[in-house]
Amino acid sequence: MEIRLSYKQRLIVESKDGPMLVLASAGSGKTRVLTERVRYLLSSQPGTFKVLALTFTNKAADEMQTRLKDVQSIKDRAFIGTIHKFCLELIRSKGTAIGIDKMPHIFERENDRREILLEVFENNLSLKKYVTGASDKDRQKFIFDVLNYISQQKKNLCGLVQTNEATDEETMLLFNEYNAVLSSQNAIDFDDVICLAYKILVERPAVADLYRKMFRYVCIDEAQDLNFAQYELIKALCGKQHNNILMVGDPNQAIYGFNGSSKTFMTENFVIDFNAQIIQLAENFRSSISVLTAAQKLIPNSVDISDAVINGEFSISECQNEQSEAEFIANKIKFFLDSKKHNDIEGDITAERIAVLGRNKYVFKSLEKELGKERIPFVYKKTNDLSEPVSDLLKMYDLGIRILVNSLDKLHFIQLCKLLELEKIPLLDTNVGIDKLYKLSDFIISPDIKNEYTILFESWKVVNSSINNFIKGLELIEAYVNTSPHYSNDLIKKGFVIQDIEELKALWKVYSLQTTAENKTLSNFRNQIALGISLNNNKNTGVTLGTVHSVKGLEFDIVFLMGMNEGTFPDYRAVKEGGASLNEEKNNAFVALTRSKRLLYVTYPKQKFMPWDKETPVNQAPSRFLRNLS
Ligand SMILES: Nc1ncnc2c1ncn2[C@@H]1O[C@H](COP(=O)(O)OP(=O)(O)OP(=O)(O)O)[C@@H](O)[C@H]1O
Repeated sequence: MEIRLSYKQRLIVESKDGPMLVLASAGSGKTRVLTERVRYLLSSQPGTFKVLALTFTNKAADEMQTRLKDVQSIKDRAFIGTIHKFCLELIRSKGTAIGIDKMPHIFERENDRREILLEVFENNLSLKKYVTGASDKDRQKFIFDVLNYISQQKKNLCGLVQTNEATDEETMLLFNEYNAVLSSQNAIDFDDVICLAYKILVERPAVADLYRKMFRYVCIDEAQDLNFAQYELIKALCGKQHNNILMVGDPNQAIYGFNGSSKTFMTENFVIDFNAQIIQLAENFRSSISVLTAAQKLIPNSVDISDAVINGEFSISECQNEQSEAEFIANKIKFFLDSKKHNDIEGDITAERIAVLGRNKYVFKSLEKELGKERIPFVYKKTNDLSEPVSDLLKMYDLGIRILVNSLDKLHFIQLCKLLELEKIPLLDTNVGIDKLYKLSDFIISPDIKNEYTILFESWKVVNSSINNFIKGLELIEAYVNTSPHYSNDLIKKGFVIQDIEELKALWKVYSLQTTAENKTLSNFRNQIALGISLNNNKNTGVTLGTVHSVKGLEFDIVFLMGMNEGTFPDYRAVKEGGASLNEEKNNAFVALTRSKRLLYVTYPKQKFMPWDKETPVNQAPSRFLRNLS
């Protein structure tokens, strides 16, 4: 359907050069405005300049790319992607400027970071005392806290910008050693991606200058979720000369405080540092009067109801316990799917037009069973697009790929040896990935594992000979699994392997479409997987079940928000902390409510059974936010 931009939207889309902040409420067309701005810039102005459009998620970037695919040479003239993806690209093409001769590999998994840190404690006498003697639980908690600390330091660009914070010697040692272990394996973690790109831009003004000239316009979506490092990166990119920056965001949808994000980078720093003009976008194009009234009650002055015309529905229902809450929702969904019609909804109601949201994934437990009983299809919306194989065979394959592209990767080499059930980690006299993988085969004892390894090695070999053989390599494994009696006797196991292969093929397809032939490398592909590639395969598969964070930016005709109890929503940690954390919970609830286009149903159980006692129900207080809503 062709949508005409409103007067105000058009004003932004067609605005002249200069810095601009669009403060826009939920459903006011932020994403649409940003997309149309890119289209307008590229089609109305001559020249070879490019547009940099930064989004917060891969999904948002995909959506934007899809909407702009009719724009001529869009791929050459616009970079549309997440900030991390942009930074990775910058490191890849200009890393040599700061001495990065070999593209580092991202260790994206929490578990990998934990192992790196354990190695630091193990090999460092002055630090070892912190993990020896502690109970397993305390050690886990300690490691978790240290990893969070390291991540936080990187988000504050520790070592790259001056701070007043005094750090004691041992903490500094820990931080440096953790980075040293990563570096010895030619690896970086997720936070380093921003840090390294920032380093290039501030230490090599010529590179920054080149990028400023290349990207004449910078557009940033969901700017309320920027953190310090990301904002500083944008500042470093733009310098003093470049001020064609458009930031679009909604302060009431700031929900990534745990990630160091703060709306003030958008509402205050950007406005002061760049002297940005502020434009408000309030008209709501998404939701019914009932939905907007609820959102307005939760956060006054957050949305504009004046132009809404469709009534819609909003209700709060108290249920006896989680089971009756699940039954209530499943029955209502069944009713909608059977009747297919509602006066306020155009066309037939299908499962894909319905979502059930919760603060965390545990609230859906009873509902899953009820939906199953009613044969209502549903799909979980994932928070991120990180892909991780489920089957051991593809886990081994992925580890081999990591070694192939980065022979210094000791961490994943050890993990591969463990999966191969080797008693000792062999010392191999080669530093070439494919040779390492070849020689490893000699150490495998189990004949079954050796068999599988032979196939995996064949696959690595074909991929190693040419990146264009990637699918061919996977087909070798597929053929083996389809003919091996071992797998035909264990169909569940076979199913996992086939699913993993399908997923890898799909990832490859998306990567191939998004990447030019000269940039296509196995190493780059692996790094893109680490940053998350959106597969868009959750479409048309049923009712969406999702946490609030996973549905940001999405919309559904009918939304259920379940589990609205104190301690669940708002989350118990935020209740304890109060202040900004509690305020962010309110933003979370606001995001949840405003996902609904027409009908909105909020539910909560009066009682719950705790996981450790299924006999005695415990009374639950309704969420404090419901007091605003009723
Ligand atoms: N000018 C317009 N006329 C009609 N519909 C519009 C217009 N602009 C946007 N819309 C529609 O309004 C809905 C919300 O738009 P969009 O998703 O861009 O808003 P948003 O501000 O990014 O929302 P949120 O921040 O809540 O995710 C979409 O269905 C979009 O197609």
